[in-house]
Amino acid sequence: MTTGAAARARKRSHGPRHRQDMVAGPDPLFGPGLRIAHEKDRDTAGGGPAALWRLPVLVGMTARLGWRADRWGLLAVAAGQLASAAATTVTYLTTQRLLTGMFSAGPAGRKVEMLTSVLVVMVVAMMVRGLSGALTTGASGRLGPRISRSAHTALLERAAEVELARMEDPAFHNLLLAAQRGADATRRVTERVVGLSGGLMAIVAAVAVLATMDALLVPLLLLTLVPQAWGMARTVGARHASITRWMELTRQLDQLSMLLTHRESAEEVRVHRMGRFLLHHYRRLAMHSEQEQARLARREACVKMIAGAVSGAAGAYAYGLLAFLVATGRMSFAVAGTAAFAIRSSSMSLTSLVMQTQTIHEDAMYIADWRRACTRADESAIPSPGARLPGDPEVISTHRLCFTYPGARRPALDGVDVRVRRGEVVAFVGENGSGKSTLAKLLAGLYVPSEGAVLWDGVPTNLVDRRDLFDRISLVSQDFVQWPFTARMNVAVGRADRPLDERLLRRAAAAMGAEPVVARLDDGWDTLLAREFWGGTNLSGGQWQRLGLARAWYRDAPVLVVDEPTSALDPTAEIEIFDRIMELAGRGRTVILITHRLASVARADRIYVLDGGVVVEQGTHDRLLRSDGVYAAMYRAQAAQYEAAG
Ligand SMILES: Nc1ncnc2c1ncn2[C@@H]1O[C@H](COP(=O)(O)OP(=O)(O)OP(=O)(O)O)[C@@H](O)[C@H]1O
Repeated sequence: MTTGAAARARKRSHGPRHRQDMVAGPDPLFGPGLRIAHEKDRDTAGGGPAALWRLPVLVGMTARLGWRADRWGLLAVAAGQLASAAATTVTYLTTQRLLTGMFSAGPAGRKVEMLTSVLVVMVVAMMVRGLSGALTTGASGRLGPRISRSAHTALLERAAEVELARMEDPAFHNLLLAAQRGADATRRVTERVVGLSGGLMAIVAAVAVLATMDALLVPLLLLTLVPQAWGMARTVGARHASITRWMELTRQLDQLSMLLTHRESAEEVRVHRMGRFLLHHYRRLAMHSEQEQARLARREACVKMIAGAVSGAAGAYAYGLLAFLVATGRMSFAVAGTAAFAIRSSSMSLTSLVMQTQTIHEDAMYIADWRRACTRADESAIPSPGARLPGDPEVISTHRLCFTYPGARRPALDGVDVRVRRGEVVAFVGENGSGKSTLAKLLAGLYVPSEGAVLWDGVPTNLVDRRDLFDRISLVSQDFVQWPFTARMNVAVGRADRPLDERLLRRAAAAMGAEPVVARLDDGWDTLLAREFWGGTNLSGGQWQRLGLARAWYRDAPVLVVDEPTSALDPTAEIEIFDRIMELAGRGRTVILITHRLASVARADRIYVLDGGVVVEQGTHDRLLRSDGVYAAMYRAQAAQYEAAG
């Protein structure tokens, strides 16, 4: 490849030179550099006239959304627009009649009579235009929010059903962010499409009237339209492509501003003097964004200048031609006057139309992202329906289970075989990163195996109806959610699909030691546990953990998966909670327990010891101690700590 060809190829694949510089090398904070999204599809591909042709498709998409959200509202808007266009056409025609009447020969009485009747028609047409404008405004004010709500709901509904593995994909997160903008944009697009179709109909009316007067006048009008449309298509496509490419940067900037402003990070930001450090990086990343904005602005200015100059020249030519036709007697003054009026007013409509189109086009591209995100979410949705489970599981087992996280180079689990029977407490122990939580999530059907199988009574979890499976699971993960709701809701969300059961709620709280926590809250169960909202408060780590456990208890499912359930509890509470968990197994529940507190594991029916994603030992506590392997070494190390302290 020649040097010139190589440079052109580089420019095509990465954009301008300075943009390449921005992404060179690993980023000190975010590692593998500012990843720019290279993914393009026909909806988001760059600018150019092609962008204009996609516009009707994108507007059609919004109209379909409108039809689903509020068909009567959509019909009212369409009726208002049609009435307005008809009134505009009548205004142009009456203008011509008015001018013809004014400059025609004949008795003054007849002229006044004719002009009066024309004026009456004109006033009626203007009134119809005003009324239909009001109808359109009212109807679109109702339609827009409904469309936006239905777009947001459709997206959120799908996002909540996507496979957990998909949620680990940064490209999907970028798309979700763009899609949320798209869902917001549906409202703006609706309002602007209303304005746009009004302007468009005014132009169509002008074209129709000009065509009836002289076919030569139509190309004159189109001459002023083409350059502006070209300019619009170029700038909008480039802007959207840039925003899409830099979405990762936008998310990183959002992340930094969140770290600077959120309560969770506030302590470390102050004690470790992180404020300046984070701000420095915020400025550094924001500068990339500013450079990109400036580049876009320069490009837009150039395009606007060219489009404005060509459009101005076309307008001058049109008016000049009209003057020439009148002067040479080839066109009457009345026709030329009406034509000038139609060109002038439709050119004004056109200018606002171009501006509307520009913003609609930009928004419509986000709506295309919204559609794409919905499609992607559908593609990676947890499959449903699937094989029904025969009932509450008797045996949950794995067969040569392997699992690799998306994008990871090494498997987190590599050929694992475990078995959990109903009424048993089975514990997973091992070093940090040995694969315990991953195994628990696979048993709970949150991930599907890369190889091998997880079987619930012999049915593989990737074939089972996972909603049916989730219904039978109660999960307390290491990073369980501290819902920013009331204390009551924080427990009741364990069974959000059923009406609140106050008695069960109180039993759950008593079982998991949450009662004294709630008793100390100002408003008891009604206390809001979110410091960031008015009237809210916060709990200690251990208090939160008691509520999280109460939530799992309240869920009342046959399989309980608890991952480090007592890490923040005081020693007395810890013993109490483990007793309760053991009791659950006695009542026919299956308990899968992950903990580093080996004293608590001693009572488990079976212990699996994991190391590097492989089960290296298994058996009861006594048997594992006798075999003097990894477990025995870990247990003795913990016991020695207490003995040394004693
Ligand atoms: N969401 C993820 N994406 C990619 N890799 C992950 C993810 N979660 C865990 N891993 C990796 O998988 C391996 C097993 O992690 P896992 O959380 O199962 O370990 P663990 O035994 O539960 O550790 P700990 O005792 O620290 O809780 C680790 O190497 C970890 O880095």
